[in-house]
Amino acid sequence: MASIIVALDFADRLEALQLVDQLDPARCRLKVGKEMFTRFGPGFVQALQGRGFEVFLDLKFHDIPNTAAAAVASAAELGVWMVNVHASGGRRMMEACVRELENFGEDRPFLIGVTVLTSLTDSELKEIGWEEGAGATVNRLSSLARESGLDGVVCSAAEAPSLRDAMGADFRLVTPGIRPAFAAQGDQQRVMTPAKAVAAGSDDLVIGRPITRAEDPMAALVAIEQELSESRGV
Ligand SMILES: O=C(O)c1cc(=O)[nH]c(=O)n1[C@@H]1O[C@H](COP(=O)(O)O)[C@@H](O)[C@H]1O
Repeated sequence: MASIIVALDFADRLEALQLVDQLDPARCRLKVGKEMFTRFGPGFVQALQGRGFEVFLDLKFHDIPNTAAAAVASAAELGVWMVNVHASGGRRMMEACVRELENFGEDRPFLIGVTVLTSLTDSELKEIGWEEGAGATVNRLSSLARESGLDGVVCSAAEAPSLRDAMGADFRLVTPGIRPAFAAQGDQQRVMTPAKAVAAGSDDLVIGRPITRAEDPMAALVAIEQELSESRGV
């Protein structure tokens, strides 16, 4: 069964922890991104780990190889479950990160590459000089990430079927931009429902506001789990 990663994007630490305390660490993982890490630092990650949650540290590192590798090592020292870098940082940057993580043996976090952000449309990609459009760019960056030794990529679920075919079963596909029927699309562009995302080949569903802003977050999580079980015919 695909795992659910709840994206914590809160300006207030207490509000985030009140939400977290309604969730069950046996049923989801948590993602800490730039906003919360910048405000509250490693201590916040440790507070989540102390509550039994595995943490995806989503800082999307993108820098020269030496700096990116040192940042990834710092994440590994923090004991996170998963960390990510922009695949567009290039082969040498990704290889340097993979080498650095080898020092952590079996305990190393999963290293995932960000391909094309799910908020970007093809016309916006053209503006930044990525003329091929989302699908082809995601395929190209995913191949580069796999060749560089990464464990998988972040992509939209729309791109998952062709990636699953091209990259094989072992390559992890982490998909944000998930919108259950009951939730608003917000600023996301390339969205899909949880069941369709799993059918498309997604391993990990990153879901933020549809759970964190729900009146009853645990009920929203259960509704999503139910949708997933029903779609598997369980
Ligand atoms: O790396 C990510 O997690 C990520 C990549 C991407 O392409 N799109 C994307 O939305 N995300 C993250 O996934 C989460 C989605 O949150 P919601 O839109 O609230 O479900 C946010 O924390 C984003 O930072």
